[in-house]
Amino acid sequence: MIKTNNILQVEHLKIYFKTFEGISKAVDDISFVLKEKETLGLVGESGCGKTVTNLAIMKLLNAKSTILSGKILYNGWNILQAEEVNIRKLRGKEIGMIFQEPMASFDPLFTIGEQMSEVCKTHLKLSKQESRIQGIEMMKRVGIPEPEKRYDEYPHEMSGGMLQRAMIALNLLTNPKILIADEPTTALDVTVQAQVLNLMKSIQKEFGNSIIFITHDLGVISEMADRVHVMYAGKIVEKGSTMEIFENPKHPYTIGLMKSKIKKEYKAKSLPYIRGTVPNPQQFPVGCRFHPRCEYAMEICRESEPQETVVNEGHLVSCWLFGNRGDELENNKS
Ligand SMILES: Nc1ncnc2c1ncn2[C@@H]1O[C@H](COP(=O)(O)OP(=O)(O)OP(=O)(O)O)[C@@H](O)[C@H]1O
Repeated sequence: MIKTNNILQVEHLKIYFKTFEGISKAVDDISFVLKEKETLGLVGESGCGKTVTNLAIMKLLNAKSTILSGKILYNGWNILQAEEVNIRKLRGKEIGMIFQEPMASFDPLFTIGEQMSEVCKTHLKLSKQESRIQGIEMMKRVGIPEPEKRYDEYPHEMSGGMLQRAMIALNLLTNPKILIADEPTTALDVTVQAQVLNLMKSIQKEFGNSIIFITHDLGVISEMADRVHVMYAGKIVEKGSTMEIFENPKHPYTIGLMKSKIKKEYKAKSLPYIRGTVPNPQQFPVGCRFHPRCEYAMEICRESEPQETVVNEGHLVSCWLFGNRGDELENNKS
């Protein structure tokens, strides 16, 4: 097996928000690594903490209303402790971010070219003319037709798909080691979605960056990710290679997500959704946070939090069933 290095290490990360209703434990002690040149998929229902995890990596959370603890190590350097001046060098240059809404990611008052030029000036110290050459070249590489003309257009003059390509081009100008893609295709129509996903795959091959890919869409995850982490209520409940997670899911929540995906593909009338909803982060249930929705919940699940258990190499699950009632679950999976 080829040994790969970790490019990012998240250790015991907690993200708590101070709200009028009390402390909201959006992310509550998660640890994971991002390896060189891999795509790591973060998947889970809305509100489980995927986006705020990545905002913490970029140090984009409001310091006044957020309580952060743990470590986010990049090149051995803890991002959470870093000075703003160093973080500015990291954002955009070392770590890029592609959001769901490309229109919201660009400033509507400046042309695409002006925004690319700003990145080139800040991070690469290029002149306006050099930036133009680089920008147009990058737009060409991500498949934007007539890049010379597009370079001088405003964001509203481009379609959603083209704008997302432009956002990818803008991010690639500095060749960041890490790209964070937060639901990058959710706002696009299905054909354009597939084109953008293919583009991201080919870019990763060419540029060799690591990608954290956030989505609630398991179909997209199975296409894009090398490894998958399943999040539920501020915790990572299952980790594994994409193949392991899809072929051998263990956590009842992961299995529920899988069942919903399959039924959706077969256009069933009703989705076998997981009963109930994600709990409020101000009042997580005691014990396993999934227990009120879990058909296998036992006494212990209501009392204490399960720890990570190794299923096999690289596959970990946080569920009391393992080493206990796992076989019963196995039989009911199909
Ligand atoms: N600034 C904030 N103040 C208080 N609570 C917040 C804040 N930002 C996010 N949250 C809460 O943190 C939790 C996690 O949110 P997050 O956006 O990370 O979820 P997500 O898994 O990315 O879902 P989605 O797919 O809907 O974006 C949610 O309960 C959300 O309401």
